[in-house]
Amino acid sequence: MNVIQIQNLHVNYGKIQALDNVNFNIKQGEFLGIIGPNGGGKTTLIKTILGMIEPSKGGVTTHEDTVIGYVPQLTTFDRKFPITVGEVIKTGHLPKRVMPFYKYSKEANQHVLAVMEQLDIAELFDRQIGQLSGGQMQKVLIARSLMNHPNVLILDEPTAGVDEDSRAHIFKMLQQLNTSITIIIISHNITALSPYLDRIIYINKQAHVHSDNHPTSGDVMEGDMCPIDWFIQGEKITKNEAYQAHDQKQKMASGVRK
Ligand SMILES: Nc1ncnc2c1ncn2[C@@H]1O[C@H](COP(=O)(O)OP(=O)(O)OP(=O)(O)O)[C@@H](O)[C@H]1O
Repeated sequence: MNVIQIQNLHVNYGKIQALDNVNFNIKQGEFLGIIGPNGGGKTTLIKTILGMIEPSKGGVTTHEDTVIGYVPQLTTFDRKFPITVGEVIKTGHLPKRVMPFYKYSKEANQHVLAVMEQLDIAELFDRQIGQLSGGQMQKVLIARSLMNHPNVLILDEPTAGVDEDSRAHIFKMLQQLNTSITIIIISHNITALSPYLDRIIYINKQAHVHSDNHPTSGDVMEGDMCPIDWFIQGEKITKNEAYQAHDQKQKMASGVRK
C-alpha cells in the first residue's frame, strides 16, 4: 500500500523553480532517506507533502488512513522560556481550536508518559527545555510528533548539531519506531544513515531513486552505477563530488534523450 503518492509535482516560488516533475510513491512501512545539495528542494518537498505549499502543477495524494507526524528542523529557540519537557510534548495533543485554560484529558497525559517511556526519556519529564542537549531535544521533538498517533513520521534533519553517539541513538530509535511507522527522513548524514534505510531519494529539483527496483520516471542511471551509489558504498568520493557527478551525468543523459 502506498501511504503517499507524488505525481508530476512542480513547485515554484515566483520565478524560482524548486521542484521539477517529481514522481515517486512511499510505501507503508518504508524507511526512506531524502538527500541532496543545499537548496535542492528537500524541505519544499516535505512542506508540499504536509500541505503547507501549493504545487504549481501535479500534486501529492495521501491514503485515507495516512496520519502524518512532523519533526521540523531544530532552529534556535529561547532557551530561557519557562516550559518543561512534559509540557512541550503535551502540546502535540492540542486540539485544532484551543480554548483558554485548555485541560488535557487523562488519556493525553497517559499517552505522553507512555511515549516518553518508549523513547527512554521519561526521566526528562520535569526538566526545563532550555537545559537539554541537542540529542535530548531532538528526542523530545520526536515524542511530541507521536502525540497524534501518526503512521507516517517525517523528520527534517533530526541529527543536525547532534554528537555522533546521540545521532546513533536517534537512528536506532527511528529504526524501532519503523516497526510500526513509515519513516521519511531528510539527512545530510547519508553514510551513517544508509544501513537503516530501505531507499534513498536524491532531490535536486528532480528526484532520483536509489537502492530500489522502481526508478522514477526520468531516471537516467539504468545499466550504469550512479555516483551517489559509489559514495554510499564507501568509494573515495566526497558527498558534494557525488552530487555534482550525478547531476552532470543526468544532464548529459537528458541531452542524449532529446
Ligand atoms: N519561501 C521561499 N521563497 C522563495 N524561495 C524559496 C523559499 N523557500 C525555498 N526557496 C528556494 O527554493 C529552493 C529549494 O529550497 P529548499 O529549502 O526546499 O531546499 P533544501 O534542499 O531543503 O535546502 P537545505 O538543505 O539548505 O535545507 C532554493 O533555491 C531556495 O532558495
